[in-house]
Amino acid sequence: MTRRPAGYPRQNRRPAPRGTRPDPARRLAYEVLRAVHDRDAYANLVLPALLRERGLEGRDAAFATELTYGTLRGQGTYDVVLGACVDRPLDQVDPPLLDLLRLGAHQLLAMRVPAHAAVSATVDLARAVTGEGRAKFVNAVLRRVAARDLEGWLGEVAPPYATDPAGHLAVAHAHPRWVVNALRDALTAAGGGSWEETADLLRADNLRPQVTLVARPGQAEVAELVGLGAEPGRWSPYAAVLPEGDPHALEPVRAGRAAVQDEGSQLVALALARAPLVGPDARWLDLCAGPGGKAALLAGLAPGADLLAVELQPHRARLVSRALAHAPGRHQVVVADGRDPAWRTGVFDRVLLDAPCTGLGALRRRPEVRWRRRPEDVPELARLQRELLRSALDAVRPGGLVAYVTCSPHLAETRVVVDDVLGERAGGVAYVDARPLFPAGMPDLGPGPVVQLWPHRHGTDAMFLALLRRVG
Ligand SMILES: C[S@@+](CC[C@H](N)C(=O)[O-])C[C@H]1O[C@@H](n2cnc3c(N)ncnc32)[C@H](O)[C@@H]1O
Repeated sequence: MTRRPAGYPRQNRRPAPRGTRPDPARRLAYEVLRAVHDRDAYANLVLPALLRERGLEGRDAAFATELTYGTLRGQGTYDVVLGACVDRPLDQVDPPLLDLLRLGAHQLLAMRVPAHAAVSATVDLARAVTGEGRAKFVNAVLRRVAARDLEGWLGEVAPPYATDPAGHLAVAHAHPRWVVNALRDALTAAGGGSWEETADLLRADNLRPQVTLVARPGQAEVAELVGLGAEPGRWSPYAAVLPEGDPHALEPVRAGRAAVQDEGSQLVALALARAPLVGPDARWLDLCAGPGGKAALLAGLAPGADLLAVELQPHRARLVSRALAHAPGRHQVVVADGRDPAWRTGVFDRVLLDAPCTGLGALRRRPEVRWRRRPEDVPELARLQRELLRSALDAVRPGGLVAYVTCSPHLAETRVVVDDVLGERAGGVAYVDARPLFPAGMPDLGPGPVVQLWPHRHGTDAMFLALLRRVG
């Protein structure tokens, strides 16, 4: 049995005696943070693998998960607080030491861990992973952090909301300032954009997302997932929400008949599949298919059509093949650059371009992305997105449909890309209003013709969809 971490609910809350071995949950969270910061790993991949490897289950696993994700989400806030408690610039603090301080700050400022337990357990961990001298430094800094609660610290270190709302929200809700501004611009284009709504979005980004499953059409039913403890999804007829537990413990998920897939991701694929089309409807293309979530859904929605799934990265193409393994209909996976067609032009009836993007719409599930991305990534991605969109429009037949999708709401990756490429085609491509293709009663879809979904409005990732018809 694993030892329960200090400060964990319903446990012995006495501070760990000096020299005690660090508890396994905190040590695991620390190792995930190191992997994220040292080798650009994704927490949502490393954490479950380490939990399995160490045999951490139940409350210990929940504690390690909250510690890891909470620390990654709150990093921007904690760094500003730590900056006020450390006698040198934070970029001069050794990265492992900084991760220990962030873990301690999260326990002190955002978890119900008593201060003495948060400090002593983090100092134990520091002693084990960095040595006695540095453990003393961690102890001294965390005692300074413990002097105020989060609200007290925000009053001290965040710019005043009245004079610098973006700066205030950036510190209070732990998003880089450039991301706060980009999200606000995108909300404005979607018919909102007050600072209050921006704050709602930032708050929603920091909530633990529900695990949403897709019952892959032709392979599983929502009712089957409901029978296994899930609840029907809010919007997609194929979605089910798992309130607790490991989705991979469910047989339909292990068998690939169901999968983890955000409802927003399901809805954009459904919109493309449902859009009215005149003429043949037999050839579908997914131009950026890896790891295959939308390809598997499309295959199930179009059992009568041939689906060609294209992916640049061989290892991701293998994931697409796995996702499509038991899907109905005819499908083929090819490793290719979507900008360099290995197919005839003008022959596809429906094309999905789910373009590589910053991922700023999926911060609930990948909290570290906000710190990893830089504003200078955006123009480079936007160039690739334009090239792929030109290729998608070349691939579709006259009258056929292209769905341009991103899991980022950043305007430079969404509307600007589409408007620019449409401008080049001088009337050869037209927008289709995508709003009627979303579930009846789904609110706040914006002024159209594109649809931007939002975590705080719809409970989905911030997926963007522009539906286009080739007219010439
Ligand atoms: C947003 S993801 C697609 C997600 C996928 N549609 C799903 O639902 O599972 C974008 C994918 O595009 C791939 N990609 C990037 N550049 C590409 C290119 N030039 N041609 C084809 N695929 C590319 C990436 O490797 C990545 O797997």
